[in-house]
Amino acid sequence: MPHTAFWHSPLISAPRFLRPWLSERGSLTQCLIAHFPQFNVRVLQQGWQTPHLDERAVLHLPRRQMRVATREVLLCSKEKPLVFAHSITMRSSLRGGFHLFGRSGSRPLGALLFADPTIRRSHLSWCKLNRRHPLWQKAVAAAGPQAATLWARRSVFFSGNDQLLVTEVFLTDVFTPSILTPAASASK
Ligand SMILES: C=C(O[C@@H]1C=C(C(=O)O)C=C[C@H]1O)C(=O)O
Repeated sequence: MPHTAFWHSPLISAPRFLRPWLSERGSLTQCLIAHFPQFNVRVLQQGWQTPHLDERAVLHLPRRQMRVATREVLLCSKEKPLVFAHSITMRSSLRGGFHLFGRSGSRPLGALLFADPTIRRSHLSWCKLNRRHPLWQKAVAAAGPQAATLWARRSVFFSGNDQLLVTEVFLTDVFTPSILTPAASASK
């Protein structure tokens, strides 16, 4: 039975030290750069995948839409993975508002998204992923063993009628109480 997740967890249920990171509406990339040395993006996959069960409704994917453009990366400090990010969009968006999605390379997607004032962002949703969720499994496969549950957030970026769903999984042993909260930043 494919696993879905409950993306309506209240922020208050997340660990206190993680809440500012989960709720930051500015660029997560910029927050990571401000708090960790030698930030870099390790591209894991840029291609086509079948959307997860709990993604189909968010992008209103038609039942026949079996593949979406997908980008999966690790946001790292030096060699240390910080965040596993998974972004998907429909094929039609690649010819429209997210035509640069497939050409971001090792540049953080946020550099493109937050540079365009016409791109808007939805509210943030949060979820405590457990080991059955495909994103937990991908994060562990890419970044090594993690806690049995990982906190993730997701939101939709809008460019005209095109939508890009961005999900970020925070890797546990990096975000500890000793890490300062993200600097205040302009909201989208
Ligand atoms: C949306 C942003 O871009 C970040 C970079 C990503 C990438 O390079 O694929 C994906 C998600 C984000 O963590 C951001 O910086 O907030």
